Amino acid sequence: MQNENSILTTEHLNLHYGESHALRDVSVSIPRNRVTALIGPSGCGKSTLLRCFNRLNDLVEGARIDGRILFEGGDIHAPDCDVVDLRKRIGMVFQKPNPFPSSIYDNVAYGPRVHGIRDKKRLDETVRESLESAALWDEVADRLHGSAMGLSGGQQQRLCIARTLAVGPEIILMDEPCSALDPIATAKIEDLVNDLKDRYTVVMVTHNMQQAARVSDVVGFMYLGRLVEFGPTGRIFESPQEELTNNYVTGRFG
Ligand SMILES: Nc1ncnc2c1ncn2[C@@H]1O[C@H](COP(=O)(O)OP(=O)(O)OP(=O)(O)O)[C@@H](O)[C@H]1O
Repeated sequence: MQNENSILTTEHLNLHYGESHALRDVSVSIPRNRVTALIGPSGCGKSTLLRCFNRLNDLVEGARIDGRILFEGGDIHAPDCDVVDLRKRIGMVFQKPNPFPSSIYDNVAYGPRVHGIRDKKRLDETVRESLESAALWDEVADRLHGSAMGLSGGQQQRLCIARTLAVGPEIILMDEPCSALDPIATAKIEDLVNDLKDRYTVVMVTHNMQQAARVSDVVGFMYLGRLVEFGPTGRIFESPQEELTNNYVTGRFG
């Protein structure tokens, strides 16, 4: 059930890739303005679940979904759901930073331009605000028209976050956003995620349990396509209710 504090809800969600059953009866409510971390051993379905939230699995041949996903109460698979608008409202940041091979400015301005914004002043403002929100402005303000490919990996990932923010999303999905970054760049992204939750809802897949413990308010533990346990981060790590969760968070498998 969707309650007023949840922004996104799945009901009995199942996903098959051909014969392979990747998500099994997942029912979850993602809380608004919180950071939710999805954890679990490799192949348990974390990225698949994340990709369901903005219908990225539509692009995977052979992927079949049953069950419902409600975003602000509306069914994202309803015939009248505009997928372009859905992906504007639910943005995604990937594991490897993937800036376009163009300028820093054009990377951030890309989304607003696609959505019809042409006014230079408005674009300039959006680019600045998005880079500020992504904690990158101070590092790039003097080279906005330089190539994005000249940035460090951590800067590129913050640029990708700025690019996502530029179209005004409500939810930001992050699929292991720090796995290609060093500890200093990782710490910057974690600080940023903490700041973002004032204005956005964040759902993050992570392999790193310390990271989940540091940045998230809520944790979902997945195993073999099932959501085994979902609850406040402190409870999941300190007193999980399921033995499987306990085994995983105490490092007994995975
Ligand atoms: N495009 C695809 N086609 C077929 N099977 C897929 C596809 N993507 C994922 N799978 C399978 O679905 C299952 C769940 O994969 P998924 O990537 O969601 O897991 P994960 O928990 O995110 O794993 P990891 O932590 O290793 O990234 C795995 O068995 C995987 O092999």
